[in-house]
Amino acid sequence: MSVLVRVPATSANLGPGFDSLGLALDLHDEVEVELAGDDVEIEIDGHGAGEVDPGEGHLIISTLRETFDTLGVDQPKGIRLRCRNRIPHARGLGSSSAAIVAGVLAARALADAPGFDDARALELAARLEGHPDNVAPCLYGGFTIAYTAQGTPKAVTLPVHEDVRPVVLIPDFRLSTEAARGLLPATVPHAEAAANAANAALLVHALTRRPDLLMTATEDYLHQKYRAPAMPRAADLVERLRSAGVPAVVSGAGPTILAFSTGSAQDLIAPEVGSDWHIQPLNVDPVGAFVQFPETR
Ligand SMILES: Nc1ncnc2c1ncn2[C@@H]1O[C@H](COP(=O)(O)OP(=O)(O)OP(=O)(O)O)[C@@H](O)[C@H]1O
Ligand SMILES: N[C@@H](CCO)C(=O)O
Repeated sequence: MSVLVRVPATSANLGPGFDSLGLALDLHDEVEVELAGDDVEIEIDGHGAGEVDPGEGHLIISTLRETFDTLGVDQPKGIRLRCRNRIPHARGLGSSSAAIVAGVLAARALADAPGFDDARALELAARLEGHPDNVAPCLYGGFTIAYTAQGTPKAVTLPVHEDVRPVVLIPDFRLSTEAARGLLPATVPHAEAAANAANAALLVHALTRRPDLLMTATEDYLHQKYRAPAMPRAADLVERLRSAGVPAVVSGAGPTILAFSTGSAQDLIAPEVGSDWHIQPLNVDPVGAFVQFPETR
């Protein structure tokens, strides 16, 4: 019995939307999960090959097991994973959320548990990831606002204006989300929190209706400056792009940069970016994760 799950990369925060706003991007991992044999067997094509845990400690395997437990079904003995990984790891493009969403959705499909709906899948994936802003767009696609109601992670999706064209600038160096979160202060000045709240609200309007407001709307006060010492080249490039008129932010916990190439901004990006950054224009993925059984392929 097997299932194929396709999961998108995501860019979280988008500037002032720390731990809340996120965008699904047209760059995908594909994971085939088969319940067979007596052992865990993992084949990886692409990112993470030769690096990630090859057994029970693999993030998709641990997520599958956690989800089977949550669903109250017996643990399978043997699991075969075939991963086609196109999302780079530890770069701020939501690779860990993609792996977690793939594991949760594959386990739900294999256990035939339709009562475990997307809201519950989001809740479990957000708990496993530790924050909801990548798992929400990964699961639902598009532009999402993740929030917490009575302790439960939830999300809404909004349509993105057609002139919003994301471009990611991926460096050759990495930064783990855990390390980047360790740099955040326990408190921030009230005036900066207020300015951040205004920009996060404005950003929702800018992404859905008024892309011309993206420069102001992407200004963040909660995380980027505190993390800059861990990624000085990314921080410097964000500043240069913004000075050149390109709305640019750190993608997720970095060090990838997300730029919005609205209007003429596309032409302004390349001259600011050195050859050690990979420039990749990406469409917004409006669909999010999806699951196929072999007979429907
Ligand atoms: N497809 C995968 N298979 C197995 N492990 C993975 C996979 N994707 C990510 N991981 C694990 O997650 C780590 C990266 O997670 P991390 O949260 O640091 O960064 P990210 O998710 O790529 O970026 P961000 O959270 O900032 O968007 C990898 O080093 C690896 O251990
Ligand atoms: N909101 C998270 C996103 C990580 O992808 C952070 O910035 O730590």
